[in-house]
Amino acid sequence: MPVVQASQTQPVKISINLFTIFILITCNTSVRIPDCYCAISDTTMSKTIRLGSRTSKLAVAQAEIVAEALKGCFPDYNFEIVTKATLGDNMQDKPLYSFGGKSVWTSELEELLVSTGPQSIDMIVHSLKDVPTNLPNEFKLGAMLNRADPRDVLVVRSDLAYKSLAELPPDSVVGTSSVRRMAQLRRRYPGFKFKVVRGNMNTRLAKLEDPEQGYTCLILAAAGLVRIDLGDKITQYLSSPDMLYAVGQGALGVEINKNDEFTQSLLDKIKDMPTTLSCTAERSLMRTLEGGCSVPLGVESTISPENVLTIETCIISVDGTEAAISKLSRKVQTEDEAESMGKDLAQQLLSQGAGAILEKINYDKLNEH
Ligand SMILES: NCc1[nH]cc(CCC(=O)O)c1CC(=O)O
Repeated sequence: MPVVQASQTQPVKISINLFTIFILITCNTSVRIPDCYCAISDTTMSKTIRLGSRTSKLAVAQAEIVAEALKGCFPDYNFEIVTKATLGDNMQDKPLYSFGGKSVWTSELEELLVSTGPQSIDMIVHSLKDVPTNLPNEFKLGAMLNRADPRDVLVVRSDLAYKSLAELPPDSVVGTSSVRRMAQLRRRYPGFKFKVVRGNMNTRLAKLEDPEQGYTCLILAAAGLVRIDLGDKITQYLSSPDMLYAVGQGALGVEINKNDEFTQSLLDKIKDMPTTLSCTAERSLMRTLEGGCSVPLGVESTISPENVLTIETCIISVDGTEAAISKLSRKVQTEDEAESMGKDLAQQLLSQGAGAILEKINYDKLNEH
């Protein structure tokens, strides 16, 4: 589907056939629509809602998921995707931790959210993982939805036959820029070497395949690969105890102006409750531990049909030698209860020694710059 760049103003409309709308109405929690139902229609005079997105293929795919879900619930409105690059997209040669936890994926799009000009947008679709736990005061998360497989995956260079982390030679070169991923791998595979790799998914995969770069494998998010139809690159799905994923990984987060009740009322129809409860608890856990600095926190969450939420969490020292690990299971019915569960789990993790590990990480960060 064509997409409008923030500097242009050609509208893109999504129309969805009646069969799809029927499916959406009959299964009121499911909002996934195959791409083939998405088409461009001629202009109409009805109200247009504008969704902001970063420019990458993954970001646009995610914005389309939200636009199509909204179109399914509100067929009389037009939905248009507006793209804009962010600092994180433009500064691809630096590892992300060198930005000091700033909102590298959100600020430029937030400017469009407050703008009243022709470029203005009504909402921003993010990978929830990239949304800071504390948003600027004038914005809020209007919805969390569509958590796909949240796990990290191993992608081995295609000319190598290794099928799992355990099969990799001890001195393999792992491409990742994530402290969370590095620390967890060092703990269980102390011989691995690490090399920073930045850029969008396609760029990273191209670097992996270039022998000059010397990577054996990458660690990436399953959801990102699957959403851009590169799921066939996955060598192994990772899980506890090898690798816990990032807070919010695999889910979408939609940011809006705090006072925008109209857009909120649209999003209330498509938000996903199990995703909202799990990710609210995960984000509350992270917010409690952060104190202004980003933390390399791993989580693994499941939520039962009866809303029993179980979260395992870990924080590992950067060298992989120290670990604080904790797990909590509790029935949660509301977002407030999920918030409290996250706070309680943070206290539990601190009592397992997370405080000392975090202090060391923050001390090292200060001395790096
Ligand atoms: N940090 C970048 C980023 N932000 C969201 C995703 C993938 C999609 C997701 O995790 O929801 C990725 C790539 C990755 O971590 O491999």
